[in-house]
Amino acid sequence: MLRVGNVSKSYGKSRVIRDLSFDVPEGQMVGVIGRSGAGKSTLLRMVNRLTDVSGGRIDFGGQPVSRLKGKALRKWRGQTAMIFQQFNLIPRLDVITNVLMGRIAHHGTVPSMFKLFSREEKAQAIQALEQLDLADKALQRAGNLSGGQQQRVAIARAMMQSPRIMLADEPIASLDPRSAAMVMDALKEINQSRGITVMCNLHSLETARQYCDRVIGMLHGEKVFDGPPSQLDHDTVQRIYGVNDNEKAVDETVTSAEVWSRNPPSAPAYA
Ligand SMILES: Nc1ncnc2c1ncn2[C@@H]1O[C@H](COP(=O)(O)OP(=O)(O)OP(=O)(O)O)[C@@H](O)[C@H]1O
Repeated sequence: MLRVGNVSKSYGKSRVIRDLSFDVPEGQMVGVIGRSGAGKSTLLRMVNRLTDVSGGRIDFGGQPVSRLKGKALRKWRGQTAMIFQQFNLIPRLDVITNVLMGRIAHHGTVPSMFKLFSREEKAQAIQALEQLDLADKALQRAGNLSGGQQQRVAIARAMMQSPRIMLADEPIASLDPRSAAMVMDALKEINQSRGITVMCNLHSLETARQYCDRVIGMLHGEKVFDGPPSQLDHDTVQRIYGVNDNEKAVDETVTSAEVWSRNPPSAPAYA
């Protein structure tokens, strides 16, 4: 269970997350939605400790995540797999070596070359690529793959971490619809077959409805919705995206960018 308890976050004098609380049971797939600047990335970054909370606490399985230090913190980071919009592969290396990089946190030292990974790890990497329908690309240079293929390589690398939670920050924002569907299918498959908790920041409400068991809606750093996608009615959606009645209705396929371009958020959200 992931427990976010009364968490706040400030950058300087600007408070970007305020009094945020929710629990995520193990194995749930949660979509986090909200307009640009709502605090979605900050939330994921606090969970994997790329950034620290300013107040409140985050726990996972009884472990005080937001207070971990040193070795325990490194171990936690190894157990949280992060998927980014821009894939973050090493383009000049081949696909299988990129996937094996997911094991680095499990080695005491950096096994800089392919040879230093064990036979079992290599077999596991091939298996992950097979699951993502990429086994035939194993020896290709990662940088030569399409965006959707690169994101699936990033997911295979994440699987190699044997993570306890997957945190995906707008994983499909730069992909065409077909590639986006393949990436979301892969995340859902991992969530269901391995029971790994997935938290996914999504740009498109339509995708959140389609793939997530639960949706958390954020507005100006506060949780304004938390429930199953079926409860996301018109008024709730308008509220999450901060749209006034006299503005045009929300486009569910490109929601955060669409709303942002029409009506950019005032920054900072809170002083
Ligand atoms: N390192 C930082 N320093 C200062 N302010 C920051 C920093 N990171 C984020 N912010 C601010 O915090 C607020 C929340 O940003 P965050 O990236 O979490 O929003 P988001 O909902 O993920 O937006 P997007 O959908 O555009 O990625 C924004 O006002 C942003 O400008």
